[in-house]
Amino acid sequence: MSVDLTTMIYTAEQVRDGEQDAAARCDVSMAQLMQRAAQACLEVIQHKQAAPANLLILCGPGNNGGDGWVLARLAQQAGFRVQVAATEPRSELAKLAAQAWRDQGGVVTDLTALTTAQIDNADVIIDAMLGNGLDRDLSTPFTEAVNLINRHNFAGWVLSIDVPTGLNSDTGIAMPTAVKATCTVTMIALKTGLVTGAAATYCGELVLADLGVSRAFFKTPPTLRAIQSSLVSEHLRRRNKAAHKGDFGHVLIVGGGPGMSGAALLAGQAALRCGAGKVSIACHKESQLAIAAAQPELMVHAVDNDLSALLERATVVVIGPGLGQSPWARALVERVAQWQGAVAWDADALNSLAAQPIAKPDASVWLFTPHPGEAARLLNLSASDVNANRLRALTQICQNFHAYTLLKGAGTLVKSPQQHDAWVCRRGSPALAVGGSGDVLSGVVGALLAQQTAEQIPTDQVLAIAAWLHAVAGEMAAQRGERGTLPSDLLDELRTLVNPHQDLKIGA
Ligand SMILES: NC(=O)C1=CN([C@@H]2O[C@H](COP(=O)(O)OP(=O)(O)OC[C@H]3O[C@@H](n4cnc5c(N)ncnc54)[C@H](O)[C@@H]3O)[C@@H](O)[C@H]2O)[C@@H](O)CC1
Ligand SMILES: [K+]
Repeated sequence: MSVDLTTMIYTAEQVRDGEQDAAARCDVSMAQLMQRAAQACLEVIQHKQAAPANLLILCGPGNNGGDGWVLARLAQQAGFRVQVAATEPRSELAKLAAQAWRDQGGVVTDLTALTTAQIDNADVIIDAMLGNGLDRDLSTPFTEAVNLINRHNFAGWVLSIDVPTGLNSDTGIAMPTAVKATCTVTMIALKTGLVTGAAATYCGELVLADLGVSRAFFKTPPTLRAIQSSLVSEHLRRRNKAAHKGDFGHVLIVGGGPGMSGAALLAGQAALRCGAGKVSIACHKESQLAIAAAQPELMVHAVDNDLSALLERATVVVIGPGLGQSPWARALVERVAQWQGAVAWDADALNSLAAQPIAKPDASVWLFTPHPGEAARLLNLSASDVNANRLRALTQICQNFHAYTLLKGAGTLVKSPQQHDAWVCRRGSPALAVGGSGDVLSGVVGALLAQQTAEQIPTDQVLAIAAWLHAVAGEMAAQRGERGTLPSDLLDELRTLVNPHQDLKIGA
C-alpha cells in the first residue's frame, strides 16, 4: 500500500525516538543520515540555483549544524562558492563534519561576528543553526543572526534545514523570533510545528526529505494527519437519482440576535449550498424579516425562548451564528443543551457554555468550532496560552466537554474525544480572515451532519471534511484577490466542492 508521507505528522520527540530505530532497521548509521540530509538540501539548492553561486551556511552547535557542515563540503565539491559562519560544534557528528570541512580547506567565520555584508553577498543563506533540538528561547548570537536574515531587503533566498531556527517544532511558535525561510527541507517526517500555529509565516515551501528511512519510521502512529481531498470524495458521492429532501436532513440554525441577522443568514446559505435537505432558522424577531427576504429557501422563525416545536422537526442543530450574549440567547443555549441529537456549537453559544458550563446529555453529540479566543474562554486561559500550544488546547476542550472539536486558525486542527491523534488542515487562505467566515463554516458543519446518514459520514470525520471544504473554498474565492474576499463568495465554491464526482458540463 502506498503512503503519502506528507500526510503523517509527528512531534520532535517522536522523530527523535523513531529515527534511530528506523535507521537501525534500514541499516543506516547516524553519520550516513546526516550525509543524506545534506545531500537532500544540496539537491534542493541545485534545483533552484545553478553553481557557482554564493552560499552562506550558518551552523549551530548540534546536529542541525552538522547537516550544515556536511552541506558546505558537498556544495563546494559541486562548484558553489561557500562561506560558513558558525558557533563551536558540540555534538560529536557536528565536530567531525566541521573538521572535514576545514580539512577540505573550507573557511569559517564566527557567527557572533556575522555582518550585513556577508548576508548581502549571499545568493542563498542556509540556516543550519538550530533544528528540532531547540529547547529554550533564542539568545546571542542566534537572535541577531535571525534578525539579520529576516531584514526585508535581503535579495536572495533562505533555506532552513529541518526547522527554521527559533521555531518550536512541536507547537509552531517562534521562540521568540524565527528565521523566515523561503523553503524548509525537513528530515524523515513532517513535524507538528511546521504545519500549525505561526508555522506558515516561517517555513515557506515545505520539502520532505525521507533520507531512505521514512517508510520504516512511518510504522510509528502519527500525532497529526493531514486532511486530504480523498476524505471528501469518498463521502460525497453522486446522489441517488430517486432522492428526496427528507434524505438529507433538516438543519435548525439558532442565532441571528438583534443586529446580527447576517451571521445566521450566512450559516443558513452555507448549509443549503452544501446540500442540507431543509434549513430552518430560529432567530430574534428583529432579524426575521431581513433573513427571510434575503434567501427564500430558508424557513425563518422568530422565537422567544420556546424552541420545542422547531427542535422536534430538526435532525441537526447549529447554535451560535449571531446569537449574542443576551438573556434571550442564554435561554436558547439552555434549551438546545437539553436536546438529544447532534449539535454544532459556535461563536457566542460557545462563550455562553464557557461562562456557565452545561453537561452534555449522554445521547447527544456535540461539535465545537472555536477560534483561539473562544477556545481560551472554554479553558479559562488567554488566547496566547491557546496559541502557545494549539494541539494541547484542542485536546483539553475535547476532554473537558466531550465534544468533537475544530480549532480555527492557520493549520486548523480537528480532534474527536475518543481518538488519540488529530487532523490538521494544510489548505486555506488568509482571505478567510474576515467576519462571517466562521458562520459559513458552521453552516457547512450543519449540512454535513444533516447528510451523515445518506452519505455515511462517520461523526469523527464531519469536522475534518468541513475544515477542508471551507479552506479550499477560501483558496478558490481568493483567486480573485485575497484582500476583499467575502464569506458569501465561498458559497458558490462550496457548491462545486461538495459535488466532486459530478461532471458539470451539460451534454446534448
Ligand atoms: N538524528 C538524526 O537522525 C538526524 C538529525 N538530523 C539533524 O539533527 C538535528 C537535531 O540535532 P540535535 O538534537 O543536535 O539538535 P539541534 O541541532 O537542533 O540543537 C541542539 C543543540 O542546541 C542547543 N540549543 C537548544 N536550544 C538553544 C537555544 N535557544 N540557543 C542556543 N542553543 C540551543 C542544545 O543545547 C544542543 O546543544 C535535526 O534538526 C536535523 O537537522 C539530520 O542530520 C538527519 C538525521
Ligand atoms: K535550522
